[in-house]
Amino acid sequence: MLDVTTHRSAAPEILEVAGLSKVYEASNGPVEALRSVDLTVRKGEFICLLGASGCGKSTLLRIIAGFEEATQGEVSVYGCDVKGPGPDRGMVFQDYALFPWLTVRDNIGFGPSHRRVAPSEVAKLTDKFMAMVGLTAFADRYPHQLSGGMKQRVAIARVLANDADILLMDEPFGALDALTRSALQEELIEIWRTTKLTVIFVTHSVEEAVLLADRVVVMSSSPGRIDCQAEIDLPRPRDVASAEFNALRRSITQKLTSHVGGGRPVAATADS
Ligand SMILES: Nc1ncnc2c1ncn2[C@@H]1O[C@H](COP(=O)(O)OP(=O)(O)OP(=O)(O)O)[C@@H](O)[C@H]1O
Repeated sequence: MLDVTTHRSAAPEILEVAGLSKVYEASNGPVEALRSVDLTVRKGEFICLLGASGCGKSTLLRIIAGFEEATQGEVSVYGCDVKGPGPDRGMVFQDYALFPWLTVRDNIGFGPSHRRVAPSEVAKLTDKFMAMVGLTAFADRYPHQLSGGMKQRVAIARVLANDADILLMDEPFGALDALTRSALQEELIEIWRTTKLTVIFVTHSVEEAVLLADRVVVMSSSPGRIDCQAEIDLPRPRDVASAEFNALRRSITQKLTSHVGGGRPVAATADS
């Protein structure tokens, strides 16, 4: 089940990470956040990056997003080297990163307006994605008037309205309560099925990874590397109580705990 190197899907590979290393120059010396990371992602795949705190998940995601430069190696999307942020990649952060002075409608429409899309088209796109995330009734509210789950729905709709092909999500549900998180996980899968987006989703939670992913990429720390990958071929919607789900959860948890600090417990969780 683990250490899978072949993919069942025949979808084209649209994102390639090759020989990626990242060293941060910190005040107390260099920090090797990533070493020799190789990863290929197919169109429409849902990938979860899973690993203990500090293993470089966010660094890898930020380099893919173009927010951070690699020390060595390359990221390419549709064969073009990533040299900075681009409209083909949209990022959703744990802390939402909405514009507090804009309403729900204007936050979602910000990207297309900025790209000088015609106002009537911006309105159409905004309406479509507000409806997709269930926020039509809240169009004129400001971020401070929304719950955490609603803010994260706005953040997702904002990326969708930008017409990104690749949705990069950095622990997007980490700050939410269990019920809201579960609702948003279901909504995200529905959005992913509808839009056929490619998703790279960072999480600490083995359960969340097995629930969402087509493929779980397990990272190890110090330096951050890809330790192994697991194809998750469970049918959707997935039943977290099923024997198959739990077998996968156990084997991935064992993998996580076996290599970090010689078996010491890690800050990645087997449940959400
Ligand atoms: N700007 C920075 N300067 C120096 N070191 C950094 C910087 N950003 C990250 N690091 C270090 O790089 C390593 C990887 O960090 P990163 O945030 O990518 O890990 P992570 O797996 O996403 O962690 P978490 O799950 O806790 O968010 C850590 O040791 C971290 O302290």
